[in-house]
Amino acid sequence: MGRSDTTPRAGLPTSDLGGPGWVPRSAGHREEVEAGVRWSRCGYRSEWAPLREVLLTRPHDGIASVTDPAAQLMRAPVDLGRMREQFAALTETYRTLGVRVHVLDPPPTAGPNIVFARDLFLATPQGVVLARCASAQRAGEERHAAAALAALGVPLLRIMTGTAVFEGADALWVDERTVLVGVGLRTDRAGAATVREVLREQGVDTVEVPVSDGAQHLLGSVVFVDRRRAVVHTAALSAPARAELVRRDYELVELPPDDEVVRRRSMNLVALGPGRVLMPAGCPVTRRRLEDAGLEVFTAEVGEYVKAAGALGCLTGILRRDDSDAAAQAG
Ligand SMILES: NC(=[NH2+])NCCC[C@H](N)C(=O)O
Repeated sequence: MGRSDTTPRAGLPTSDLGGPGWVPRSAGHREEVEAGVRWSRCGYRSEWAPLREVLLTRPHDGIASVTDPAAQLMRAPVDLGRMREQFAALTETYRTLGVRVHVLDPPPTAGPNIVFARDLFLATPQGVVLARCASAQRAGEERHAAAALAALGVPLLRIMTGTAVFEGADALWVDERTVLVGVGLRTDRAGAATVREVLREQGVDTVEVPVSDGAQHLLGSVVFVDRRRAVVHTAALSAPARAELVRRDYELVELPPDDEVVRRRSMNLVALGPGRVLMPAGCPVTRRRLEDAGLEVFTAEVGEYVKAAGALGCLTGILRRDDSDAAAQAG
């Protein structure tokens, strides 16, 4: 038998020392994630390209023991049994709509707001930026998201340090090269700066805009539903944020602050693909407005989440969408 060329030979370094048999890692991080081999594919570069993978939190037992909703940033007591039913139904709805659902299964000691997975990370095409939640009530939720994301094989690109705070619902792609970062109660300048660094490494610009007092996050004031089309909470969109949309020729579907928008969180929706949205059920006025604007509307029951002060957009952690260029070509 002849020797294989990895067999050590006198005078030559062995493979572990870079000799015959050593194989250098040739691909870079981005290619490895995009290939989905060493890491799982993740991220998105638009808020409206076809939705492929999401992370939802299974409501845990601890939610039942919330006695003072306001002390947990909630509006009313949550019925855990019903929230679980809504979670199960939503999981099924996403599946029928072609979206793969991954589940974050936190321990009952995690805060109750961990059901709002959107706030816990931003998924970029090279991995996630973990949130660092701004309130004491939500502090540390991001750790459970980190564990779930790591188990999925998604690279954890950045963890906020120091006193920086950032919540995922404050970062939204406004065009192919730019992410708007809402700065306010949930994300501060330091948090925004960390997001900026990560995205800059990927050749993406960020623009900071203030989040007005009437919104928890930027997502509460604007939801992108197609290339150059967004639904806005007229009373809650800050003037600088509006200016960024106008500057880019956005067509805006304006929602006045009626009962559905303010109390039922009717615009807390998720774009399933260009011009297709999944919105909270039981909001006929908003639904009509969206349909009149030419959007295709699906609904899901999320009343228990609304009591916890969020809805579909907040509870859906966006893990992966198709590339928007590919989506544009297909459409
Ligand atoms: N992205 C969102 N708007 N999430 C809703 C979060 C609701 C939660 N009670 C909180 O105040 O943090």
